[in-house]
Amino acid sequence: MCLLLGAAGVGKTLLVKRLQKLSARDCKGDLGEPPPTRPTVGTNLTDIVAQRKITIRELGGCMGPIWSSYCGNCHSLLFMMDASNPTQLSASCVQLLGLLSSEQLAEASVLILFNKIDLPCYMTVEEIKSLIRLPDIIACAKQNITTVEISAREGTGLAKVLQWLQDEPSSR
Ligand SMILES: Nc1nc2c(ncn2[C@@H]2O[C@H](COP(=O)(O)OP(=O)(O)OP(=O)(O)O)[C@@H](O)[C@H]2O)c(=O)[nH]1
Ligand SMILES: [Mg+2]
Repeated sequence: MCLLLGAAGVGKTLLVKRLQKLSARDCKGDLGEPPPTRPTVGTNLTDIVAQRKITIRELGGCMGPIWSSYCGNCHSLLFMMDASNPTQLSASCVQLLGLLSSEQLAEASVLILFNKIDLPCYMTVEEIKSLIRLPDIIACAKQNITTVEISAREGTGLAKVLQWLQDEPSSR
């Protein structure tokens, strides 16, 4: 089981829908128009079947205060940030630090997704890294942390996310 967390509206539900489409046999790489999404109130379980089945549990951003109660049997974590929203970044960083220091996620592999890079105002990963001091966070964390820039809307970087999930045995 892989946990997908991040603040409200960062694009978690769209990502899951896009990954599901991308991994479908008849996709041929054309994702088409982005499907509509609604804010997730509660939790959203999705199976992605590619080379093997991967179950992703998205928790709505509005569930932030109780995310930790779902960390129990999760061994991989997708944490999403909105690269086009600098005002949300510090709050997201605090949430990320909380998760990384949780005992339950000490063994987890972590992929940090910087989403919405299709928007003209997006911050590059280098800008975000220096703003939230990501190299320090990664150096101090117990987990193995990888980062990727994506656009769930346009499909940019999604093949890398799928590959990470495939290569990550604990997301089973
Ligand atoms: N431009 C752009 N918009 C995006 C992208 N990803 C998601 N969105 C839009 O952002 C809005 C929120 O997306 P959701 O996937 O519902 O966000 P969420 O993280 O699931 O939100 P909660 O369920 O409330 O926690 C929707 O209008 C999406 O179409 C992206 O990469 N680029
Ligand atoms: Mg959602």
